[in-house]
Amino acid sequence: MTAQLLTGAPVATSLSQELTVRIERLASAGITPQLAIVSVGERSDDQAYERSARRRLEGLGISCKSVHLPLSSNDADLSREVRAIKDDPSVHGLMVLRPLPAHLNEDRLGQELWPAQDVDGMTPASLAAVLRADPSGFAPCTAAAVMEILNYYKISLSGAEVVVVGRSLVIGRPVALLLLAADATVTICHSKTADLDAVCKRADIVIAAVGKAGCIGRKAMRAGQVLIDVGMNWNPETHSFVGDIDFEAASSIVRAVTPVPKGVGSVTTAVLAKHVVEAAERRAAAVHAAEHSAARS
Ligand SMILES: Nc1nc(=O)c2c([nH]1)NC[C@@H]1CN(c3ccc(C(=O)N[C@@H](CCC(=O)O)C(=O)O)cc3)C=[N+]21
Repeated sequence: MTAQLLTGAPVATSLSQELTVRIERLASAGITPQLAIVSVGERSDDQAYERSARRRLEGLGISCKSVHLPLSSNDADLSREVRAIKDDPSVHGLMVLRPLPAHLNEDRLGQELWPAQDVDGMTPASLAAVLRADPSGFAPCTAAAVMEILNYYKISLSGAEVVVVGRSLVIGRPVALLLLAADATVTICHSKTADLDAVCKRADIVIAAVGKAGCIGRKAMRAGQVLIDVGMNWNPETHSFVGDIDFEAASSIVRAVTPVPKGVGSVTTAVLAKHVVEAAERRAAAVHAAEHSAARS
């Protein structure tokens, strides 16, 4: 192992420390931040995320409530559940685990959420904010987590060649826009990319968000690179998650790599906590402003 291991724990700890102060301030105003997690069906990566998110948030004093729907639910069932939660004033953040089963309309559901509660960047308003590089909208947590890791380990982005592999709305596209806003030169690759290995090999930084175990292999690597692995692929034989990057190859070739687990995933939950706290603070500030203007009139 010659590559530096970019573990998530110190990044998450640093984020959590900043949050502790803010959560205490909310508590003294009588506010407990709360996240509602909505899930449909039984995906192993959803379950892993829900478990670690709950552990992280509750450890910080953020409450979590879960609403789980069976795989047989239809759009109307989901919509009804979401409507009941989003108008609950004690809920500051609302996250729907994705991807939803193929028979459900994720796009339309995104349009039903309140952008102010949209802590995982699912609404058109949040995505438009990411596109405009406007910090008032929440980016999807995993995309923001990648940026937190690069920032914490002081990997410079200005002018760097960054290749993003994957173009999903949860990670590939938004992370490409966040990297662009940080002045990187960004290439987005996908299943139709002609020579993925060659494109990855010329990058200074590769962000792998494909969802296929080990699909970024040694032919895609060279000395000096930084590799960020967003993949969470369940291996039913070993009962564990593996990333998109061939970790073994990366360890002996590149400059630095994130492990799976204990890499991006552990930072994602800390970013989620940050977004929920932010949503609670903004709500408190809006309520405060409304009370003041009522008192003046
Ligand atoms: N709307 C939405 N946003 C997501 O970001 C999202 C999603 N839906 N659906 C599911 C996937 C998966 N995902 C994980 C994030 C962190 C861990 C995590 O904390 N993993 C720990 C270990 C977990 C374990 O081994 O049990 C780690 O990497 O160290 C896991 C999974 C987010 N996803």
